[in-house]
Amino acid sequence: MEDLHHAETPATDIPPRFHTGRLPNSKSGDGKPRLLLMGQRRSGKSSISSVVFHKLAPSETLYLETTTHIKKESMHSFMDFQVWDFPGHLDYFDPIIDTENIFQEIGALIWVIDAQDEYLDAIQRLNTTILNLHHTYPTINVEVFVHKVDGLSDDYKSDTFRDISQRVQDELADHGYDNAPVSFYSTSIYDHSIFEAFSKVIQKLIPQLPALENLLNNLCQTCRVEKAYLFDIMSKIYIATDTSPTDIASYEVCSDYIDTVIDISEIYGWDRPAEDGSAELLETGNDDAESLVVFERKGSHYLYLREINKYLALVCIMNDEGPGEKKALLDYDVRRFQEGLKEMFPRTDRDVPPTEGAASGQPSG
Ligand SMILES: Nc1nc2c(ncn2[C@@H]2O[C@H](COP(=O)(O)OP(=O)(O)OP(=O)(O)O)[C@@H](O)[C@H]2O)c(=O)[nH]1
Repeated sequence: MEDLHHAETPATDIPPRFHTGRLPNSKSGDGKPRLLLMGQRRSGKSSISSVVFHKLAPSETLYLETTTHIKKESMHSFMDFQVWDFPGHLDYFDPIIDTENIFQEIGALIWVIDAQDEYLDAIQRLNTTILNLHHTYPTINVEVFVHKVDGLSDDYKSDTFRDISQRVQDELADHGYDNAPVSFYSTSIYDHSIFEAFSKVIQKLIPQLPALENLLNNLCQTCRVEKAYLFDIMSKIYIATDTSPTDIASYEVCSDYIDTVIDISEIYGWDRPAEDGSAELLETGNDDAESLVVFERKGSHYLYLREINKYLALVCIMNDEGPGEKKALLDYDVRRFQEGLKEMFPRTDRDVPPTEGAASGQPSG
């Protein structure tokens, strides 16, 4: 991840070679989907972006200043995308604002609602935005984060969540927009829910997701893996998992494990050189980082982690005896998985067909 905390515009001139697919509403074709963080003042937009993409400790967000202008950041990871943080007071449909420029490359509109505050105004603004946009940009994913739920009791939390989602859908239906493509997530920066919500938002931008899930399902079946997550290492967003039911507890365990790996790799890690020895950014795939951890009782659950490439790591949860015995089979299947993934996400110059990719700045997937 690039740490461009105060960047006005994405300051990288690295072409978006790693993008996974072209956006349906992309006009300029720079191929970097945008995640727009919108919502009322003090709803928590900058905190979310700082915690998820800059590793800011949640308690430090208390000292964040109000955003006064659109803050654009470029993320360079397994796929390139941008995060635009909007000031809460901005009227997006003011004639002086170039709405086309804002919305044309959009991957997802994330609307943050403070669940601890009075939220009727926020809902009204959200609905006005959706209604204004849906004719011109019908493919926009609207993702509503019912945020700061950490301060609410369990009952109140689910009541608030239900009330907000119901009101949004009802008001849109009253304006003749039935079944609007709006998804809702209960989030807080003080637990893993914000990472889980972001995972789901990002997954919708990956056209190869069904194929990825298939690969993970196969892996789970052949190696009797209970749950497998493919993580973006730096952000701890999981870009895919197998299709068995997901529970937040297993995600938390895997995600904490990624933290440990990051800590260790900060001490012992190294930059992968390109095959021609030039730019460090071209990764060549690496299968050196691996780890197997047994936890709780012996023979109960254990975790298996393998670095898939510079950005991605596979973490599996397994539940049977003899992790050591099965390791050879798992290693073999994970290597196959790694090869499958390389074909799906061509990354090096050698992998990208000559007519696509870096030179044109077009997405390669
Ligand atoms: N309890 C709780 N507080 C949060 C959470 N997320 C953000 N906050 C707090 O909410 C306050 C406002 O957060 P900001 O991130 O500055 O809000 P913003 O939406 O960017 O505000 P503007 O820049 O004015 O548009 C800060 O004091 C944060 O610590 C959360 O999940 N739970």
